[in-house]
Amino acid sequence: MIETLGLRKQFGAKTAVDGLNLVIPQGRVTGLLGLNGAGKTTTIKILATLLRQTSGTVRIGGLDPVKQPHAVRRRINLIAGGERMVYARLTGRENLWYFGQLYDIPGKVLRPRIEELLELVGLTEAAGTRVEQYSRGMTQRLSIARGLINDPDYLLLDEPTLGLDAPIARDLRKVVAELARHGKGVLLTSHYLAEVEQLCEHVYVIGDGRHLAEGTPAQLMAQTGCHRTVRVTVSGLTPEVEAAALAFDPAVRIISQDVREGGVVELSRPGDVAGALTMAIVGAGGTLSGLEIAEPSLEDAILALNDRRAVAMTAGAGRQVAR
Ligand SMILES: Nc1ncnc2c1ncn2[C@@H]1O[C@H](COP(=O)(O)OP(=O)(O)OP(=O)(O)O)[C@@H](O)[C@H]1O
Repeated sequence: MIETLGLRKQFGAKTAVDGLNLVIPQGRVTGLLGLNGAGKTTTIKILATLLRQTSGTVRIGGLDPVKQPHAVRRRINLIAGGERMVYARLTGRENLWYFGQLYDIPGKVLRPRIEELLELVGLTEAAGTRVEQYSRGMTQRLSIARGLINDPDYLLLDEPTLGLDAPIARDLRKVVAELARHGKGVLLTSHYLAEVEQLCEHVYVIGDGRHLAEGTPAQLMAQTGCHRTVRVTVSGLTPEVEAAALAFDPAVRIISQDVREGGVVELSRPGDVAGALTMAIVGAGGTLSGLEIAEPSLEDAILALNDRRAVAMTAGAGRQVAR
């Protein structure tokens, strides 16, 4: 696993990262979220050995990036969505060969690995085409393959789907989920919070370089009072069905009840209650004619966490003045 303890990074008077304790295990996608300037990229750069921390410790599979940077670089890789990290004049396959050479991977290991990676990111057919002729999505997929060329245990993804069209981003997310299933440890930062919610089992939220909260996306939304609203339309909402819905959760609201059009049963709760609520309704003899789920926004949760921090700081400052 990757582990940081009391990680701090100072740029002159500016503290970009301020005492972060992170754990990024293999086999899952861990999210790192925060508003602009929160310290995400700085943290990732430290883990990637591109920056040295001011204080605190980092261990990557037990290795110290400051003392053993070469060994660490063999076990990690970084993909930053905003940067072009492949060569336009080379073909996809040539790019992967070039980056493989940088890692001193022997040809007989590298050749089949390149073909596997091209297959994984769906570029086998375009492997012999120069990257300048690739679409943005293809280039990004090639960047993912490049990030895997050294078969890293950990992949650091900084905004990997930045600027990509929705279907391409969706394909990339599938690749990322697949990588975690195959045992890679992935650290992901993204402004697309639906992506984080979909991929990350554990999320750290930071603000001004400091830890604000952590947990599953659902736990974070619950902590900040964000709810998911489930609206089930039931044709012929009988008193039995209504009673079953209310017995399922007293917070259930019966919005409308019309014998012909049916009734709407609504429940706002943190977490996913849609399946259990519909089962309770069907179990009582109700027939579903519609299901709508209004997702809470992880963005709201992050903003709320930042607001709380701002309020706490103001209160702290107030106390200091009062003393
Ligand atoms: N090389 C540097 N010199 C001075 N300050 C820096 C440097 N790099 C980052 N910072 C500052 O450190 C803070 C954290 O920056 P960082 O890029 O890590 O944030 P971020 O969370 O990745 O933001 P974004 O979402 O905008 O990419 C910011 O205030 C930034 O201005």
